[in-house]
This record gives sequence, structure tokens and C-alpha cells, in this order.
Amino acid sequence: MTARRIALVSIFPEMFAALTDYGISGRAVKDGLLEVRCWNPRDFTSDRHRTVDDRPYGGGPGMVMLAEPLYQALGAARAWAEEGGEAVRSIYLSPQGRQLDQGGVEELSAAGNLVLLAGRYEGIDERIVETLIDEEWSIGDYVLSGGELAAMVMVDAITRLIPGALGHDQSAVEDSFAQGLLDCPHYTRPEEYRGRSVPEVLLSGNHEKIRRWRLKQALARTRQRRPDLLERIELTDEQGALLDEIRHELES
Ligand SMILES: NC(=O)c1ccc(NC2CCCC2)nc1
Repeated sequence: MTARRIALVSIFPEMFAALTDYGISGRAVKDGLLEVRCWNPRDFTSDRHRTVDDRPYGGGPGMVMLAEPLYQALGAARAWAEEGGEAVRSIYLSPQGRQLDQGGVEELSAAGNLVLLAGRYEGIDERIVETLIDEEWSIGDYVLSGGELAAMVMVDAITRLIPGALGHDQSAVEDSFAQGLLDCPHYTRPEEYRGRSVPEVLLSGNHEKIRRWRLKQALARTRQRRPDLLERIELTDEQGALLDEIRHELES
């Protein structure tokens, strides 16, 4: 299985150590499931000050990232991502993009290699978006000082879905969000903690009862906190029955 390649373009390449040096994504890199490489637009400048930004036409506060260093950095990043004839999607992270959710993560996880452009300042020259960016994505309706953290959120979520990235004992498929539900509560030792005990069913060793309890908890939480999510999913017979139980218990 050839490694999935994700190229990043950013003036702060050191930030991506958070992906390559830690956790699930760090392990995926180590195991050769994922390759992450960053290109810094500053390395594609020709002036003494390695300038990557300039003042906005039309005036206004802040600076805009210059097109040429981005053009060259994106070109180098794409060439690496396309090696071996792989399909490549170039993505710009911004609040103007399509909002990322688990469905979007699954789509991107099934796509080819990626080039992720992380902007800074007030943004990038629009002519780069028009000519070199395939898709704009947002991780949520809020403004960040740079696209790097948004890119890392996207890469982390995608990496969890790469086969083999989660240890054998974890599964992205069972992930609550994979089923469109919020997660159930989790407990570990000690059984009694500051006067609060663990739900008996979890100590029972009855795996079917535990599975149902967890599903019921997930459904009750989703119904309580995110009823909009329930609207979106096709309930199984079991889920419908458990929701009925939940409603009856709340009435009594
Ligand atoms: N919600 C987001 O995914 C997001 C992405 C980038 C960003 N800021 C960047 C965009 C261009 C300059 C800073 N803010 C927010």
C-alpha cells in the first residue's frame, strides 16, 4: 500500500510537528501509512527580506499573501503529491469554504493525495484561489489567525480513517460520529472514584448488554444535545426501539 501523501504550504512549517511527531498521525507517519511534507513560500522569494506579503489593493487593514511565492510553492507541493501518477486535490482552508463534517472527512479520506494551503495575514491573492485551488474548506464558522490549525484538524480526522492507522483494538467505523451519533460516556479504573461508581452494566461482562447500553446512551445524548443529528440519520429498528424506551423513561 503506497503511503498517502499530504503536502502542506505554509510560512510556519514547524507547526506541523504536531501532526508528524505525536499521536495517531505521528504513528501513521512512522509506519509509512502517511507522508507529510511542507513547502514554505518564503523559500520561493527572490528578495533579500524573503517577502511573502504586500498591502491590499483598495486599501484596508492588514496584508495579503503575494501570488508568486504561493504559485511556486504550490507547484512544488503538487509535483510531490502527484508523484507516481496519483490524483491530487488542492485545498485552501478558509471560513469561506465548505464546512467540514465527518461526511466530508470520509470524502477527503477516499480522495487521492492532497495539497493543503494554509494562509496567513488577511488571506491570499484571489488569483491563486481562481487558478490553483480546487476546493475551499472550513473547519467551522470562526476566524483563525492562520490556516495551519485548520489544516491539521483536517489531516488528523482523515488520518484516523486510513486503514491501519488506528491500532487493531480501535475502530473508526464504530466511532459514534461514523454512525452519525454523539459518543457514549466512558469509564476506567477505579470502580469507585470520589464516591461515584461505574454503571453496573459495564462491569457485567455481558457484551451484548454493554453494546446496547452504549448505543442507548449515545442516542439519549444525541437526542438531548443535538436533535438535528437525529433528523439526518436513518434509524435502525434497534435504534428506533431504544429511542422509544428513552422517551417512555423521560415521561415517567
Ligand atoms: N474556519 C476555518 O477553517 C478557518 C481557516 C483559515 C482561517 N484563517 C486564515 C485564512 C486566511 C488568513 C488566515 N480562519 C478560519
